[in-house]
Amino acid sequence: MSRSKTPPPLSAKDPSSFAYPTMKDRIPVILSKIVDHLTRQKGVIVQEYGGEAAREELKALIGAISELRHSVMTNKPAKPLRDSRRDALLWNAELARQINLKQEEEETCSRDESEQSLRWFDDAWLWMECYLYRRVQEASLMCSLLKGFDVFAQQKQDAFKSAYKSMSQLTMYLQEVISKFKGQVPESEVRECFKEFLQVSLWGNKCDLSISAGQVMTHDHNPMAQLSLLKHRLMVDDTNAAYGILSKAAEVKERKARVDIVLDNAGFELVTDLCFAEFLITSGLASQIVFHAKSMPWFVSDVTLEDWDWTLNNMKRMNHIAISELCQRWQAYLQAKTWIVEAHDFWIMPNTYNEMHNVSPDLFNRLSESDFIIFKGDLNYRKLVSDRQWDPTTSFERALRGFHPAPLCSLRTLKCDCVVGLEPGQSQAAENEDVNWMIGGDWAVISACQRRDSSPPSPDTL
Ligand SMILES: O=P(O)(O)OC[C@@]1(O)O[C@H](CO)[C@@H](O)[C@@H]1O
Ligand SMILES: [Mn+2]
Repeated sequence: MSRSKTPPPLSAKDPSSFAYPTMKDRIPVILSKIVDHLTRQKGVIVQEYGGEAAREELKALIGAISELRHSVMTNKPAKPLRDSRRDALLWNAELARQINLKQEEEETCSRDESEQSLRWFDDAWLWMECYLYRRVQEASLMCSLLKGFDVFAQQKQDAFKSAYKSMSQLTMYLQEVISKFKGQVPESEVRECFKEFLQVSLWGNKCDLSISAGQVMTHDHNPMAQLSLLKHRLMVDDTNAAYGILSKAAEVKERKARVDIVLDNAGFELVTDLCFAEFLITSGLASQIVFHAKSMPWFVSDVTLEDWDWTLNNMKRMNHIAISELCQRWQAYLQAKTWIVEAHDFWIMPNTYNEMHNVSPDLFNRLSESDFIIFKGDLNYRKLVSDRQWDPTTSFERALRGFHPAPLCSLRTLKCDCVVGLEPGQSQAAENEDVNWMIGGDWAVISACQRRDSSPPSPDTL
């Protein structure tokens, strides 16, 4: 069977794509919120970061974010990064590579400067959006007192605090499960609990601040009770395949399986991921979990190593028995290396995952040691399937374009207009029920692929 040709990437040049309102409206709002936050917090920041000298830097930081916002809104060309962070050279080489590819595609040898660059509304949405968040970081990296300031920290912390009720219910339930698993548990019950915690982690992905442009979601529901109501919105459900991969690895490796979780958002989603990881250890489905966080603030709410520490420290201080007991348990896991948290720079590059083998072979090899990789969220899904406008009935494996470091699955609520692995007619049925089914975060997929290839993808997968 001939392989379907790889379609073009999503781009804001297509006004019918969610890329367009993202570039036109959502990103300017996200940047305005940063300026508003920095302006409102000026007194606190100046005091905390060194007085009058910080005031000048803060002014420059606000100016840089405002200039970036103007650049997006007036579709200016992408510029090389000016900061000296370790990834800047790789980013600028990647920018040059993309410009060359664009010129080859356009087969123009135009000497016109405007043709020798990438623009917000002309080029690949994924590339430009990653570049946007890296430019936000550049603004703080150009400072000295405010160097590396996390302009999204407040939003992530507010989101965490608003999720107390859901966290309380989820952790109390987890404590009950941990007690139950002290004794013998029938396999059917292991499978049922796996499904429950996997789906709580999946739906925890609805809480992402970049889609809501910073609006914090309310949490007044019991996460477990919600699962049955959400079942209808689960369009691809490879839970059984995922369970099969894991239970087989646990058996073959005599309960010494390693699971990698590529994290997405801080706040409640991180807590659901920690609870899911606890269940994997408690049930014996995994003996080690490697968590992959971001090495800089990313897409508003993605988890940085600082967010990880802040979350555990705040959970430990909560006056809540289940939460504080679990926190102590998790800190012991981190001490014993039962849990490891890492942050490779590849996760903050614009590359799609079929390029990982070439761009960051060390990370590809690290992931190849895993028995099962769980990718959380929409941005990871977009990078897994190269943010292409696939026919929705294209198989998930085809869309991976040769990315098979280990068996993997994606737990994703749909927040952008690319999806694969659907049955014929399924996208139309969803469209009839909810016109925003691809972008609202109310529909989801659990997509698994059990292939493992250590070789780089062959050209025909590209
Ligand atoms: O990875 P998450 O946090 O689930 O979602 C992030 C994201 O999907 O939200 C926006 C929706 O278009 C995009 O800018 C970005 O890809
Ligand atoms: Mn995210």
